[in-house]
Amino acid sequence: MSYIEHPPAHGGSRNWSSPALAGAERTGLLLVNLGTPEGTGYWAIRRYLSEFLSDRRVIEASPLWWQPLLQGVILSRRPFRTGAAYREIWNREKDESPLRTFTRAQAENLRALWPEERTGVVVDWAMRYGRPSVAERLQGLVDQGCGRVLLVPLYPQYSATTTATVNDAAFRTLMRMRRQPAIRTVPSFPDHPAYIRAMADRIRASLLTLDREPELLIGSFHGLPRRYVEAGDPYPGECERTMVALRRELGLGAAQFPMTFQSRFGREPWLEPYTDEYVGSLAARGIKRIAVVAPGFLSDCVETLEELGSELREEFLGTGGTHFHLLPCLNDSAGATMLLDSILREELAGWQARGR
Ligand SMILES: C=CC1=C(C)c2cc3[nH]c(cc4nc(cc5[nH]c(cc1n2)c(C)c5CCC(=O)O)C(CCC(=O)O)=C4C)c(C)c3C=C
Ligand SMILES: [Fe+2]
Ligand SMILES: [Fe+2]
Repeated sequence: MSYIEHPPAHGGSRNWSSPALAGAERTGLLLVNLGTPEGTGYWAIRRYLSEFLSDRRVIEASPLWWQPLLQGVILSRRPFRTGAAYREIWNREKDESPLRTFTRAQAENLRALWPEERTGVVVDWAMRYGRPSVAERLQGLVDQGCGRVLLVPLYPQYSATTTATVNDAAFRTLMRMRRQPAIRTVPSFPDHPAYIRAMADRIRASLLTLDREPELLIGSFHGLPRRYVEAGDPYPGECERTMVALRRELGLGAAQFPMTFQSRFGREPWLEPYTDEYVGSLAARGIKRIAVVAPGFLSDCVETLEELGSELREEFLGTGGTHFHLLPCLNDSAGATMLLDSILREELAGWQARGR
């Protein structure tokens, strides 16, 4: 293994007490979300999907058969469909995906609350797939003199396919550093009071804007192959904890606020009930007005805006539904900032308890 040397940030290779080293008192905070293609064209989407679907945390299959299938059949077809979905929701003003816009906004809002000059905390953000990469931004924090880095995977519910792979990317970067920062990984927060409060407030406020009250509110989470859960992934239990806490906060029962799983990919069985099948059966049961919320996503993205906001809406209205509302994720709301602020306070308190 080669240990990469990084010159001090302000030059002078023999200056052992360079600003980069003297500033190692700073603490970095790295918010990490899933990923984003650089554009909506075939090759940009193909590069993104190739990186994403080559992650062995995401696709648990032998690369001996998976890579030929991925690079051959899947990546010659899927980018057309995925590209069309991204085109529908693309942030044209900034020429980027909404996930990137919101993740950056979350970092900027938190930075405004934690100015570096007064707090010594440097806030940044990265994407697990695509750019800015975890490696690039983690190195950036070290170069700015962060001797400690707090890593925040932006997933309220733990899954090896999301949380663990963010941690993997950070630790892989550390493997190439001679002088590593101390690192602290933030655990999932499926029923953290600040998360539940922010989500419940967001849901209540969104419901108040609707012309007619929905008969049913559905909590749709990203799905996962059942095989991963059988192998020990705790994800569905964490989704359940979120739903129990949200129902309690909103005063709703499971029949009024059921949980479903979306975004199935491939042929094997995933967590059920599937959002599309469940919603497709509602109008026949006399339920014509629904609202859908996606509590597992801190930011709106292709999976909420296109899959729920377009595809699912069409399906529901096409089967006899009359009113479909997709409620927004926390995005760049004050609730999102308060949630991240709570997490930051708790984690820093734990870290500093040793008495720096
Ligand atoms: C086996 C495939 C997949 C697993 C497992 C998986 C788990 C998983 N994903 C998220 C969150 C997001 N996924 C997003 C997009 C997306 N996910 C998959 C496949 C798996 N996800 C694909 C192929 C895609 C790309 C879109 C498509 O082609 O349909 C996104 C959106 C990213 C964006 O830029 O908008 C998010 C967010 C979670 C939380 C999760 C496991 C719990
Ligand atoms: Fe996904
Ligand atoms: Fe999807």
